[in-house]
Amino acid sequence: MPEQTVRTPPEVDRVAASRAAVEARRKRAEVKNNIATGTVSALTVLDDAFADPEGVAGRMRATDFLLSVPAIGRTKLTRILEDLKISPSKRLGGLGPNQRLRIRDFIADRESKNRQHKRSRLIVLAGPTAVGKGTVATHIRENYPDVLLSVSATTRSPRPGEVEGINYFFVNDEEFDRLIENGELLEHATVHNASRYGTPRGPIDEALNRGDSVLLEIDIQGARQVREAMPEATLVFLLPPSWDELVRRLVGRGTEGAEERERRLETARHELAAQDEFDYRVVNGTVADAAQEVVDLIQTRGARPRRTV
Ligand SMILES: Nc1ncnc2c1ncn2[C@@H]1O[C@H](COP(=O)(O)OP(=O)(O)OP(=O)(O)O)[C@@H](O)[C@H]1O
Ligand SMILES: Nc1nc2c(ncn2[C@@H]2O[C@H](COP(=O)(O)O)[C@@H](O)[C@H]2O)c(=O)[nH]1
Repeated sequence: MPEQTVRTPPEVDRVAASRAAVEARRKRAEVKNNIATGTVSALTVLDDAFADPEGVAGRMRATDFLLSVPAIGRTKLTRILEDLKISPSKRLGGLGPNQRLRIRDFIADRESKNRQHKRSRLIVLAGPTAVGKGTVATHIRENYPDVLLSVSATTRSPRPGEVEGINYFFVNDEEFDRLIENGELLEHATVHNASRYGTPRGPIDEALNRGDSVLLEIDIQGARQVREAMPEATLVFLLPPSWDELVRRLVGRGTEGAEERERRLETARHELAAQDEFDYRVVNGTVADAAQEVVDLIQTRGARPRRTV
């Protein structure tokens, strides 16, 4: 009996292909989610991609892969892809030998740093004046209720709208001296050659003992002291997209006169030179992205953005 040839109508082929594409996308989304939640190591995904370029990981775009790695947002992505000399549209399985080496080294380095800081629930956010530390910290306080924002003591006067106990504890010089003498401050410094600022130790110890995560928004001198006192802390340096944008933000805030602005910008030049002392650098392009990157660096048990309606 002659063999019967079954012809598949083109329409059936198209449906099957489209189902296969949907399934492949679902699997890639699952892998991305697993990387983002730490269920699978990004390094393992890379190795899978290189071993099977046509498999689920191999078909994943380098852009999607990198964006699923915690603390890599769109702003950072552009710089990383440039450094790795990888075009955004490239799939992992299609990377050349040198690109594979570079992306693998990059991911291995990040994962090793993460392991070193695995147990850290204390994160220090520092950076030059007007880069947006306060704005990013406020966004975290309002949107990530799992993260406790430390409230500093300061000898400077409240600005309009600032609230005692929310923005700062406003104290006079004598009270500040007393806090230091009683060992109540984890760190303290005179900032911009003007007022004194310090981090109350008690609430931080209590939060860490409870297993909660704490964010300190302080200057660089303070960050260095915290590193000495608590080496397990994660230090994050917030960067402006450019120097001109930093100046624009400082002027736009309108809270300092010309002389004070000059003084702060002079300090900012020195502070920017200290960025390599930090564990991570985050560019404050948009507030929400920068805040998300910072939160991703905190080893929270379940920090999730507050749901908005
Ligand atoms: N991502 C952003 N894009 C545009 N403007 C921003 C961004 N982040 C903050 N700003 C603005 O920049 C100005 C400075 O921000 P902020 O006061 O938070 O800086 P800061 O780093 O806390 O400064 P300082 O160290 O002097 O207290 C504010 O006017 C704020 O609204
Ligand atoms: N070392 C510390 N620095 C602190 C603390 N709290 C705030 N700061 C830093 O001070 C400047 C100026 O703040 P502003 O509110 O007067 O504009 C800013 O860089 C803050 O990060 C602290 O407890 N310790």
